[in-house]
Amino acid sequence: MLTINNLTKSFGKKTVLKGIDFKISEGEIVGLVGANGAGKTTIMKSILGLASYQAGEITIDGKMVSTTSHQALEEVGALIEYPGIYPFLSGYDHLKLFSENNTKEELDEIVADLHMTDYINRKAKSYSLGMKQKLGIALALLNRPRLIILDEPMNGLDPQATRDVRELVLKLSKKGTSFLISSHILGELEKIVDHFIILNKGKIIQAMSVEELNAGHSHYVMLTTTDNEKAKEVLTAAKYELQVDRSVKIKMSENADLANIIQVLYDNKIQINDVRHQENDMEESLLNLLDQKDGGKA
Ligand SMILES: Nc1ncnc2c1ncn2[C@@H]1O[C@H](COP(=O)(O)OP(=O)(O)OP(=O)(O)O)[C@@H](O)[C@H]1O
Repeated sequence: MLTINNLTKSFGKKTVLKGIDFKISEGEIVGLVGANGAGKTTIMKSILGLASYQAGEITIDGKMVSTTSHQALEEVGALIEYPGIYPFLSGYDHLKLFSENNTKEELDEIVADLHMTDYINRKAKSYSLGMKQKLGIALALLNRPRLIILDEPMNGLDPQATRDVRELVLKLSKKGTSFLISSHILGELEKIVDHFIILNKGKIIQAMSVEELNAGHSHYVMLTTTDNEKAKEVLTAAKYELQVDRSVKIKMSENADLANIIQVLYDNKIQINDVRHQENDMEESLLNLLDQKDGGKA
């Protein structure tokens, strides 16, 4: 569907995209994740022919896209930065204005899926930030696009609206629509994307599936004992990896099993009062990854 090869872009002397390569196939949901300024919006604008680039190639279904070549974009929907909204038109007027080939039923389905029915006929000047954002997403879905590009779509959305957007994305992807969705919050995309592209300072530092990212998770056991300080000493002496914590927090690995830990404590006459397990989350995995790739300066 979409192929990006060696995309390179500079603003003056500053190179903000450094040889970006990735592909999105039909029905695939790809998450573009990176800190502020990593280059997410610039990639999306380049795909949409809104930003020029110095080197590389972007093709949609084999057709080139650039600031002067737009034909391939006929089947692409997008929400980039803030949605362009006319205050004196209703939400529904916007949908009718930008729709070229949707039936009334299709428009009503988008409105219902995004739970916009209550206010879709009100003038947009009365909309909250989240309502405008949802209208922007609805506009990106018009004309049955085969690829939809959403830049930080969850910005300003409450938990229910975030869920509505997620469900809608999944529903459309099952019908074959491809998605490129950016976020600076990994967890926001975790529930829907097939692949993550992790961007740092204009470079892809990792491209992987959700399962691969999950595999980088760590598992900790947290013990409360009759003497935590002594427990920390004896476990450190026994070569367990401890984290700084009020409780005795042990990083579990292949050679750290709970039975051995209990034995070490028992031999030292320390009793366990409480045991808890903790997984680190995806955000932490990502930060670990950035640390490894960038010497901690990400
Ligand atoms: N018009 C511009 N002129 C000069 N530099 C720009 C311009 N637009 C973006 N940049 C720079 O390009 C880099 C990438 O910006 P971009 O907006 O793509 O990042 P982003 O990952 O989308 O960040 P955010 O999460 O903050 O939106 C940043 O260093 C930014 O300062």
